[in-house]
Amino acid sequence: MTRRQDITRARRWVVKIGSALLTNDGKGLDYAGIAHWVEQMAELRKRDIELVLVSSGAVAAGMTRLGWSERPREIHRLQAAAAVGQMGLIQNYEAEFTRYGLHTAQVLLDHDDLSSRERYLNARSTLTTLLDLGVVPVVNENDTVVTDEIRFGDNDTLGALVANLVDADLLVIMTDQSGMYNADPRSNPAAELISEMAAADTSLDAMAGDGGSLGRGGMITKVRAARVAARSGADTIIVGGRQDSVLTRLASGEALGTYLWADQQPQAARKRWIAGHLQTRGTLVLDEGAVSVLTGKGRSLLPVGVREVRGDFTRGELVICTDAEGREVARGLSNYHAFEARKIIGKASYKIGEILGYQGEEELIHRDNMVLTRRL
Ligand SMILES: Nc1ncnc2c1ncn2[C@@H]1O[C@H](COP(=O)(O)OP(=O)(O)O)[C@@H](O)[C@H]1O
Ligand SMILES: N[C@@H](CCC(=O)OP(=O)(O)O)C(=O)O
Repeated sequence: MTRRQDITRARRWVVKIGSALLTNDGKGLDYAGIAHWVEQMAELRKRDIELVLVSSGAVAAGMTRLGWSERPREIHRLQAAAAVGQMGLIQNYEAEFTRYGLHTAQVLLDHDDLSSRERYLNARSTLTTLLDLGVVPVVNENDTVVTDEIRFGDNDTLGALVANLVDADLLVIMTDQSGMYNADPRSNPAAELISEMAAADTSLDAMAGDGGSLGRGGMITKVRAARVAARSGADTIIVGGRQDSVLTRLASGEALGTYLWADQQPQAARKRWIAGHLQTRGTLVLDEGAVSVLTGKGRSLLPVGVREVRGDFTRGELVICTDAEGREVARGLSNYHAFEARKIIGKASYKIGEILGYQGEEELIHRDNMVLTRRL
């Protein structure tokens, strides 16, 4: 079995549609293209594949709405165009998905959202809840507050960070070329399509070039994105979005585009990522029952099993869990600030709403965000 066949088992995809493709190489939004991609995504939903869409195109759509024929050079005008265009972009996706009875949700993120622990958990719970509800989130960079993406034309990194965030199995980067070639096919007609490689393979860098002119991320951002996606175990496919039924054909196992595989399983990779955070901010002292269900059954940590909270931490920060003798049992990302945790420990989870005035997660640390450091 080749590794590519893993794709047919991928249940959670992040699909990134790049500017070059979406705007027909800078000539306004490609509405027919959007209709066709949405039709395919609706088909994937029917096959029970969960989808997060990361779509560029806000600047292009805004330029059309504002009647600008030339892409402005000033960043603030690009930001303004993105703010105007995001409305049109999202309106279009919503109208198309509605034809198939699917709801969409607009999610605007920036990199800081994903590097701050608290925002990370918030973004993660919003997105995973949307997925549980069967909604297709449509993500773009929040161009009003950050300018990296419109400066460098790179929503690829955002796609990869979203793949990390939702523990996606697969990141599909749709672009204007059929995939990644061993040289830029625009300037090298003899360039050959790469079928598959490990995302970590460093020989990819030279083939991807340096990204070229301002406003075009090019292939190097896609290769880097594949490596970021691989950190949480997601494989990446770089593929030409203009090929007929490209997404559904990929889902059926057809070998299209360039497949860049991750070399670790999603769950293991995520846990390694958590374990790799050196700074711990506090300690939760567990009772015997909690120690035994965590270590023996791999359960989440509920407030009821915690006897004491030490230190000062915020939601999303890494805390150590110990037994009553102070021996470390596990570590993980806390769903609550320390001052909140102090109020809810020893209490049943259904009381959290009454105690804190809002109903947060029922776990103090979810098992997905926890690494066991001692097993029974
Ligand atoms: N090795 C390569 N294989 C394919 N395309 C390449 C390669 N190196 C550079 N490119 C360029 O990357 C472009 C796609 O990147 P970009 O314009 O940033 O797309 P998007 O907007 O979809 O992210 C292609 O049109 C191509 O000219
Ligand atoms: N966020 C911006 C631009 C991002 C962008 O162009 O990225 P990419 O699709 O990787 O070339 C937009 O929606 O127009």
